[in-house]
Amino acid sequence: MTRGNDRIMDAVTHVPAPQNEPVKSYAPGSPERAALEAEIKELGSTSLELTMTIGGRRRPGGGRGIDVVEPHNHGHVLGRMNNATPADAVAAIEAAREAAPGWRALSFDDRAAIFLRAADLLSGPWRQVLNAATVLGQSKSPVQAEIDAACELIDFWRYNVAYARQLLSEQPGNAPGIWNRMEYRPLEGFVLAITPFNFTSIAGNLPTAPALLGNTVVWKPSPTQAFAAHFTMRLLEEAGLPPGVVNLLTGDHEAIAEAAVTHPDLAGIHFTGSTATFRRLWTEVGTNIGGYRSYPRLVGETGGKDFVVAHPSADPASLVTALVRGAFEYQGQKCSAASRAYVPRALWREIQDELVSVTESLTMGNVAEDQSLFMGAVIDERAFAKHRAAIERAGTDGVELVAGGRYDDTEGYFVRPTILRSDDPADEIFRTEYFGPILGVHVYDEARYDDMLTQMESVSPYGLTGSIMSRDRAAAADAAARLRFAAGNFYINDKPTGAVVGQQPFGGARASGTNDKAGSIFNLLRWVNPRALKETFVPPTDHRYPHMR
Ligand SMILES: NC(=O)c1ccc[n+]([C@@H]2O[C@H](COP(=O)([O-])OP(=O)(O)OC[C@H]3O[C@@H](n4cnc5c(N)ncnc54)[C@H](O)[C@@H]3O)[C@@H](O)[C@H]2O)c1
Ligand SMILES: N[C@@H](CCC=O)C(=O)O
Repeated sequence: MTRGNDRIMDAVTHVPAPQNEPVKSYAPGSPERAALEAEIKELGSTSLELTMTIGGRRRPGGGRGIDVVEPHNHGHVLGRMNNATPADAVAAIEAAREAAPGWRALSFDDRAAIFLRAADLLSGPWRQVLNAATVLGQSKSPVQAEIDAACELIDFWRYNVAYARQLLSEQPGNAPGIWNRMEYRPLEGFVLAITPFNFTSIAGNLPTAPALLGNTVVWKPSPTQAFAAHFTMRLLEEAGLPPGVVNLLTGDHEAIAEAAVTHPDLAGIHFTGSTATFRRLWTEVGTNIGGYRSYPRLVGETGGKDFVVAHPSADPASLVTALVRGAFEYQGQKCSAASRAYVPRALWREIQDELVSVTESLTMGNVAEDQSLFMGAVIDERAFAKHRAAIERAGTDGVELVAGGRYDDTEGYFVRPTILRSDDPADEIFRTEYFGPILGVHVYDEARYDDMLTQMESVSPYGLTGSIMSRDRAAAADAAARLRFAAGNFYINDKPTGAVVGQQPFGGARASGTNDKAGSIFNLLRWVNPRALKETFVPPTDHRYPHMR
């Protein structure tokens, strides 16, 4: 790797201006659909050894074996991995430590070029590899895979470079005879990236955003996203990421909790996942706070109970589409998914039949075999059991089943898109994150619109996404103001999912996270350790001030 004193370029460069990667359609007969089908066939027909990557070397974890299966066809094993042990975690931290001096000595442009190349590789020859891995391993339909594994990850890599350049350009002012500079050092120590199952792009962004700014990283993907994570690591290697900059640990979390979270060199945790896991990590860090070299940065984007509020003026057709797409795309397993809706009585009478009919018509099945399906299976047995329990409440506690309600785990973890209704706006269906295809509906009296808005604002502990559907401008403005702290991403006349990097920086507060807005300058700020330099051109030579003379 290049050392700092070997740099060859002294220039203030411009980075390429990012643009959002266009989403391909996957319509029947399209070349992308044929390419994806071929890649799914290829990746689905081999059972891979999903190794760790530590210091650029691939080897199996030292712990128990775990099968990685297709959620829609759980009898089919895509790959096998072993849990990382505490000794594996220590080896990954050591590899990150060894790689750090060379990586941070590389110029920003050289580091940025690696991620820009990764973005171009993903936009071209690697596109269907990551898409196919995401279809197979996470049960996404082709378009859901495309907006995640291809477009959002490409956008993260390209926009992060532009935002990082903007951050590095942020410089202080100068008094006469003085030159002040701000240097953006990486953190001292390693960053631990712990990533969720549901987005290949989030899994790829969490280790690479800190790396772009000169940090070295230990990355622990979710076991149920291990298949696509494996290919993301290979893609980064092909893009030229030097060994040890990102070190991939396989398996679940025991080794991480035992060896990495309490390590003195832990400089930060870049987490996305459930609120409970992030709180546990925060507690472990707090308990160990005297044991670190620095105060670890804790960045966590977590759960949600995302809402759609329909004002009496809402357009019925747009409302039905926002609810169906918002609640059921990717089986409701987006942190942004609509999982509670508030609909006025007259409008409910108008849309109920259509909403039920569209919901019942949604196609579901083996998304790797049939590219036309709307949805696949939920991620695993644990998720399936949780959704089944929520659905089985229907008919009790005043919860009415409006649509769906069927489930079957014979071949895959299939849960039909389900709508539950309750007249009690404090019911569990309006407070608990199920993270699946279950939408809770509360039908309110138009005369009680204000009360409804006040109650729903804080009935759940979360604050991630939400939307107001209204053709009345004043009502939309009023809801935006009154729900100001209820969502970090707020939508007017749209579903609450589908934030695009560079357009709707994503994240929420309250129990939904630290709201550092993934894929924005705010997130990148957390991975730098600024140093202010002051240079005095002609230093004083007399210690006395004028009043002393
Ligand atoms: N706010 C956001 O931007 C966002 C985005 C995606 C997902 N999410 C949230 O993620 C959740 C779903 O993802 P998930 O099921 O993968 O979450 P999860 O919390 O179960 O797992 C996330 C990661 O943490 C690891 N983990 C679990 N327990 C751990 C422990 N004790 N110590 C260390 N690591 C541990 C897992 O192995 C995985 O890698 C939902 O709550 C969803 O809302 C939030
Ligand atoms: N960009 C995605 C992020 C979802 C997270 O799970 C969305 O806004 O739906």
